[in-house]
Amino acid sequence: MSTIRTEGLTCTYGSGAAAVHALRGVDLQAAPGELLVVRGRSGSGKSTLLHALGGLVRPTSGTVHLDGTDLTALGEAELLRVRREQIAYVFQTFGLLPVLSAAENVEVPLRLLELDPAQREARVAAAIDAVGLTRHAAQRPDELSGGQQQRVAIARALATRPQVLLADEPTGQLDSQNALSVVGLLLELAHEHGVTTVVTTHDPAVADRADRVVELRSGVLAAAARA
Ligand SMILES: Nc1ncnc2c1ncn2[C@@H]1O[C@H](COP(=O)(O)OP(=O)(O)OP(=O)(O)O)[C@@H](O)[C@H]1O
Repeated sequence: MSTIRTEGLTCTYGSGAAAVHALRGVDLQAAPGELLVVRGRSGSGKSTLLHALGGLVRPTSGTVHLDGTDLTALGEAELLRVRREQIAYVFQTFGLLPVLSAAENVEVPLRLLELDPAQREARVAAAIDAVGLTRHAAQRPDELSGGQQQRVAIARALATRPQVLLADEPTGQLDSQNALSVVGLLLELAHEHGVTTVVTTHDPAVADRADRVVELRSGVLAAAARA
């Protein structure tokens, strides 16, 4: 159960006249078991924020704390360990390996953790079950619908038992019914497993399902878009 918190998070790409100020002094906190939605137009800085939260982008200034650890102060090796063990991602494009079955895809990140084969198998089965795909475990991504593929990606993220789940436009490629179903699943999993979940979207219907919504405008965090 972890809290993720940013203070004065600033990310600038490039320098001089070509500088792009993607994030400008963002103060944000997400609590254990909470699904926080970050809304914003294209280019408002949502992906940059998610990448900074996950330690994929080093901010220009400001801090990102995962509980007591400042990710921005860690060396590369230590940051990689935190990312592997505590943070998981879900992407708009699912990111599944086409030649592997759903279950094999879920197993991939577990190979980087120190687990024996029986533990890995149990975790894969539990994660596939949690997203309601047990009957489809042996199918490859191209044999599954878009909504099912995103469920596999969510199972893959969950199987590592992360403290924090970061989902970048996870419903961007889905029709509205599948989008609501996937965000409903993320909400249920956040509440049930106490995972701190941050989701970016520009879809108001997805944002409506969240525990809390904040909005980015040109890299600045605006007041909550709704209560
Ligand atoms: N690697 C990069 N180098 C230079 N500029 C970048 C880079 N990544 C993002 N930007 C710029 O930073 C700003 C914020 O981009 P970001 O991708 O974070 O926004 P976004 O809200 O996620 O957009 P979208 O919804 O289109 O994905 C944009 O102006 C973008 O062009």
